Amino acid sequence: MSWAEDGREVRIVDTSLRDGSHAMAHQFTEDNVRDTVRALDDAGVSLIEVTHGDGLGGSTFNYGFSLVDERKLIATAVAEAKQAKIAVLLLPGLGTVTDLKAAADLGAGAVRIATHCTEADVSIQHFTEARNLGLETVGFLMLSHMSTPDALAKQGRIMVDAGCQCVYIVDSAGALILEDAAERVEALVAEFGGEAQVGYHGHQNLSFGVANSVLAYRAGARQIDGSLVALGAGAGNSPTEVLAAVFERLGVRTGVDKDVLMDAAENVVKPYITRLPVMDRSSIVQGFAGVYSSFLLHAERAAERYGVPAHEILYRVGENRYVGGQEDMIIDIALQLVAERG
Ligand SMILES: C[C@H](O)CC(=O)C(=O)O
Ligand SMILES: [Mn+2]
Repeated sequence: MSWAEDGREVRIVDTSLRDGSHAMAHQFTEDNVRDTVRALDDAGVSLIEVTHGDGLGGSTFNYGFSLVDERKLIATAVAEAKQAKIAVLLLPGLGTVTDLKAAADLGAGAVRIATHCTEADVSIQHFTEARNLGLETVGFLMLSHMSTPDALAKQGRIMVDAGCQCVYIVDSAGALILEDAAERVEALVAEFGGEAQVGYHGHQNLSFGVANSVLAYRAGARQIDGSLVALGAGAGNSPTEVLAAVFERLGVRTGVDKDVLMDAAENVVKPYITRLPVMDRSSIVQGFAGVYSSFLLHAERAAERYGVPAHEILYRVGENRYVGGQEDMIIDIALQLVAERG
């Protein structure tokens, strides 16, 4: 039975083991993955994402090396899940079709293909291959705050025509506030009609992850991302356990058990988190200035190495409108700040 046929009005998708990889500096162990998947699966979560934070092939010098090969982590997740499907993330150019085939061979059942919000055309080949492999397909329009609702709808159309079954508005910077999120979702829903679903992925940098998710649902989104204990880049994602509680209070059926999720957050995930996601100065600046959340740790490292404040680096990243893949420019900015200070 597909998730949409089992009475759920909205599907809560958990990305603790993928977006959370950023916050964990990609140091997940097999035990972390096994324990988290077991808890999410028991809670009724039907789609669990497991990959390096930057997707398949992300374990590199530029993005940060994984402690454990992600293929091993994907296999561990697949072996542990009884009812949930395991999803992988793929950024075309970083992850390849070969990586995708390997993930499918390991038992992954879905792929979420992510592009910058104006570059959906680079995902066409990957959606075609994913459908050939029989995978469920999802598209991510990253840094959606950088584009208008109409332009996003056109980019989403490219993904749907390529075989994508659900396109997400991805608030990578945690910069969208209320109607910013709702209007973007509405534009995609109007564009797709019944052809494809719309999803919403929030970050908590300005504390709007959950509120935006509710508005996204009301605007027609049917898949909503969360992470246990908000474990994710920047100030983290919308906490899965809070999403479950809020939707239950609103009388929206999610098919997940909020109490099992709260237990998982408290007793499974929190104990292994090395750096709790928090709305501190740097992550608030990310939301305010529209900076890719996964730049946070890169900026903190550059700040320490070059002796300049991380939030100043991040303000400058926002001014320059850098996007995912431009992590190296963080060092450039740190050096500029050093030079300016004489
Ligand atoms: C690769 C990014 O971390 C994808 C994502 O979760 C986002 O843009 O937000
Ligand atoms: Mn994210």
